Amino acid sequence: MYVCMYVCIDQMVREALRDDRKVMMTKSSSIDLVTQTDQKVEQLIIKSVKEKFPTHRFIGEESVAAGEPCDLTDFPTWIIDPIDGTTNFVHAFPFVAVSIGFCVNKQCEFGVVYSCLQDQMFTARRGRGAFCNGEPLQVSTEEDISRSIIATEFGSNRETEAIDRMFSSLRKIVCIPVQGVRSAGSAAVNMCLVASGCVEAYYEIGIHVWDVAAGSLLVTEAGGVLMDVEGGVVDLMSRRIIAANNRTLAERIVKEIDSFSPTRDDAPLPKQ
Ligand SMILES: Nc1ncnc2c1ncn2[C@@H]1O[C@H](CO)[C@@H](O)[C@H]1OP(=O)(O)O
Ligand SMILES: [Mg+2]
Ligand SMILES: [Mg+2]
Repeated sequence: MYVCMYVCIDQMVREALRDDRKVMMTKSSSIDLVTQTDQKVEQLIIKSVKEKFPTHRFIGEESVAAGEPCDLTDFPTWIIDPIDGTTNFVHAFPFVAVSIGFCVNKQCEFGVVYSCLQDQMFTARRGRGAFCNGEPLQVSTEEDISRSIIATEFGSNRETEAIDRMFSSLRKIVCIPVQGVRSAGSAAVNMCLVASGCVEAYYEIGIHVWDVAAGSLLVTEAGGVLMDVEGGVVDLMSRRIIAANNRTLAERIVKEIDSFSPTRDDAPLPKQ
């Protein structure tokens, strides 16, 4: 099933990159894009998994956008971002990933991020390590943020207050100074870069659970840590995350972040 799904998705994304990168609609803002490929890939994944595991539950980015609930319960749940980096996809900017996390009792058991254009399959199983195309991954051993590269994104929220806080945090981090700041345009790819050891840490406020479910396990299984932007335990529904190579860097980033709290992914829908 998995090999077949992988071949179909790979083909679907590559063909669409060549022939059909049209924006179909927008979601939370005018720059939160959806294409037909986002929907087709998500439907394919859900259909394939349902055939084998009919009782399992799903949190899929495009299903939630269509009104499905976003509840993470103790039931086995697949958390899917069919295209992480849709803006990249539309522009053929080469970081486009499919992200699938699988949780039981609210704990991630395995995570897969497929970076389509690099043909890199990142996989992690709880307690069994993280891999890229079968090669084991290890986070960076750097302890000094001034010798680090930090990844972050601006997401799709352009409200003034959020932007001011994001820039204020970024300014402080740049001026530590760090050696570099990077944005792959895909939360999942940023987390794979942390797991691979080429970026020391990634932080963002505004991500969704489907952006980071699989990546979170990749980072921890590669030896890294997850932390809330205020320093507590990360909550995947809170839309805030620091994923770092070690606690020293994560705690250093906490000091520089002007935090805020977007509406949680599992917040009740407003009454009509
Ligand atoms: N205009 C935009 N620019 C960058 N990321 C965006 C974006 N709109 C939505 N996002 C989403 O925000 C995430 C975190 O930065 C990205 O991985 C991306 O996931 P998406 O492509 O699945 O929507
Ligand atoms: Mg995403
Ligand atoms: Mg997506």
